[in-house]
Amino acid sequence: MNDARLEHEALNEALQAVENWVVTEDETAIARDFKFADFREAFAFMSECALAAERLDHHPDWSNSYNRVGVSLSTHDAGGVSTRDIALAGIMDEAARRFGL
Ligand SMILES: C[C@H](O)[C@H](O)[C@H]1CNC2=NC(N)=NC(=O)C2=N1
Repeated sequence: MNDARLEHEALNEALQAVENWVVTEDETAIARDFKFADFREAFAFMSECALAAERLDHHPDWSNSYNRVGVSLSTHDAGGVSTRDIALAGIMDEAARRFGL
């Protein structure tokens, strides 16, 4: 998989595949806030995504408060967003859909 930073145009094109994610002002990360029914579901989602992240060797910056999970994805080595972030975002979206989001 290509680790290069996606620049403005390529980034916007790639984001069409993960339309619930927003780009930060400086275009160095993509973010999404997930809201689940309760803490149990939020944490189950995080457990599932943590295993997927390990498999990809690509890890989210995230936080959890009760039923909310805030996620920021970026490729540190590339100094921005790469296709690895888009791929992980897609996997997280798919996991969230299984929780009815
Ligand atoms: C050595 C290892 O592959 C790197 O440190 C990986 C690990 N996980 C990572 N995760 C994320 N989100 N960005 C990275 O640049 C990154 N680098």
